[in-house]
Amino acid sequence: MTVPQPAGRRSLRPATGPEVVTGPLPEPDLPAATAAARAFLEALGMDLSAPGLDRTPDRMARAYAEMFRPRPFEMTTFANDEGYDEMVVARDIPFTSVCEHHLLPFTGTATVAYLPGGRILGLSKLARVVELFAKRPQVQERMTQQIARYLQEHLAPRGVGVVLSAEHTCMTVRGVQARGSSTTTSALLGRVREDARTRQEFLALATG
Ligand SMILES: Nc1nc2c(ncn2[C@@H]2O[C@H](COP(=O)(O)OP(=O)(O)OP(=O)(O)O)[C@@H](O)[C@H]2O)c(=O)[nH]1
Ligand SMILES: [Zn+2]
Repeated sequence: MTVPQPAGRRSLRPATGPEVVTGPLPEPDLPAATAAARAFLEALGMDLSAPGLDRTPDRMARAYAEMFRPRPFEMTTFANDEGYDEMVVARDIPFTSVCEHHLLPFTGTATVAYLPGGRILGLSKLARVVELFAKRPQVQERMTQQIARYLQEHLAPRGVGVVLSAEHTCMTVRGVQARGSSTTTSALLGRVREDARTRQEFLALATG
């Protein structure tokens, strides 16, 4: 079977090397974030001179900064010289994101698959792309679609499938307190969406 080349004949490996991908947020201003965390905790009635709490505003600022900063990476692709045309599936990639409504973490796993076209992706990059979209204020549905669309755009595969399953602490440790509940979302593109057999194969792999 002939494997089609990426659409638009756009080179996926420019002469300057693979693209270095970073997150969307600027460098954090940690002193300002620390002062704001101090004011926030004091407004909630906390005595920050108590043992163990004196450095908490600083830790809190750094902890949130870390949750909003994916590690930079290179989106390395290789020519699909052997014409590999079956699905590539990375299962159970762990991630932690932060819900944009409460800024509380949601944690879970991602299963990411693609049907190669003219290029294949360095395997670790599937997990890197998950982290890229996890480390920002999110809703799970958007994160799922962003991962799928990013791969479609940067790899031009024949199809992409993404399934995320996560526990949202904003609905387990507070609010409705539905402990043990989890949420599953999916995004399917190209042949993984349109071809019934491929779709079934992916969903069986992702949820089985
Ligand atoms: N669709 C979607 N909703 C989310 C996600 N993360 C959190 N939420 C929901 O966002 C909603 C925000 O609802 P609000 O009524 O504005 O906030 P709230 O008063 O704190 O709501 P409760 O959590 O019900 O106490 C809640 O229902 C959350 O469960 C997500 O990834 N996707
Ligand atoms: Zn929330």
